[in-house]
Amino acid sequence: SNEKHKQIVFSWKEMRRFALTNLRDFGMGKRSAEEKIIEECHHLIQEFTKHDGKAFDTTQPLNYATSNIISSIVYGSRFEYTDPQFKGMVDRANENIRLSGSPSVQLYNMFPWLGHWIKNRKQIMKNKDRNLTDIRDLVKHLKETLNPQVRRGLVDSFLIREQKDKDSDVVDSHYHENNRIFTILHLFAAGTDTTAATLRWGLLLMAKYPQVQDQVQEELSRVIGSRQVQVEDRKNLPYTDAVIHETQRLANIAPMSIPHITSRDVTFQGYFIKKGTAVFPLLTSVLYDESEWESPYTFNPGHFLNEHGQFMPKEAFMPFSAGRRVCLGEGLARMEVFLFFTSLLQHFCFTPPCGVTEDELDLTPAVGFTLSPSPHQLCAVSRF
Ligand code: HEM
Repeated sequence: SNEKHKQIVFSWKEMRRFALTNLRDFGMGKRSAEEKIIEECHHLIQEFTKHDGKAFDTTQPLNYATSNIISSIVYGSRFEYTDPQFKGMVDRANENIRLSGSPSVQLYNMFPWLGHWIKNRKQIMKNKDRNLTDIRDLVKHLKETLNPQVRRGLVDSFLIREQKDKDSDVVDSHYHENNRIFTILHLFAAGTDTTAATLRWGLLLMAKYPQVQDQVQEELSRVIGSRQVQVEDRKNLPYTDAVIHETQRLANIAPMSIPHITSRDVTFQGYFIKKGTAVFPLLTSVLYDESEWESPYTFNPGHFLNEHGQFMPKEAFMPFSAGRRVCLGEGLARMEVFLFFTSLLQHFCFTPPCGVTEDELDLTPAVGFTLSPSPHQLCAVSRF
């Protein structure tokens, strides 16, 4: 009904505003997010070092590292990579993103009455329910130890606001258990796989194009040396910045962004779109636009460099989409991708496994709601 639709839109607006404020307070406020990511870089480097230059799948450590950033903003602390509850939550969220892109679930999205027979859908619901149980468990612990004077993260803010609205008898407050749990679930899901998949593409591309990797490492050695990279350094690393942008452009991890429904009749560029129509913004059409990019289908960091080797931003670079629903974590994600990527390349040289040539490294994406690299292994050879 119209009334129900209005309520959902209203709730989304309030939750988006709340999430943005808290991302700023507990992470986006540049310094503290930077500190959290730098601390996580050390854990990730330790994890990669354990493989002693032998081939391994980078998926789990990268997922755990990126998940720890959003976790420390939401819950107020990070998890060990060996923590079974944390591993379970991240692995299930990751599996759900993969299953959501499977043909059977796409079919279900078009014909929802098929739901009962779709095995992948059942698995998605099972994973979601397990993750909700884990979230409730973590929130219960935070509730028991809550001190309104010392907010540890977004959950504490939510609980305090919830209590305040209850005490003041606010009617139809948006701050209730359901919105609390789903805000956490969505931030966790949106903030983990996307950033980790981008980093996996980055490392795979470095192994496939060693001459590009050499140039990034040459720039890092010349400008930074062995000290920790900081966000401030980005402007002095034009080649590295171009490589990161080109990775995001080519990786195109959210090719159809997220579908939206028109809230009223609109006429867009001469086309009439009826209220209630599902609209898929095709980010691929911009990221691979032949009139915008010299060689849209190849990995070419030159797309973001001018003739003097300076970084050149491009309007058609929109992996985070645009407009009122633009990715809420864009600032955080950009910081994470930059700091994780540069720290890893300072410490390791990425190569294909023994017996696999660079040409044989496959850039075909795996099917999923987001586009990740197909399963593969890489060697992280220490540079020291
Ligand atoms: C490289 C990493 C990332 C990419 C490429 C990415 C991309 C996107 C895209 C394309 C959308 C859809 C925008 C639309 O509906 O038009 C989106 C939405 C969203 N993203 Fe990200 N994202 C990334 C990382 C993150 C992180 C780290 C967070 C954590 C805070 C996050 C949180 C969200 C949320 C909450 C939404 C939904 C916003 C809304 O519907 O109002 N994302 N993202």
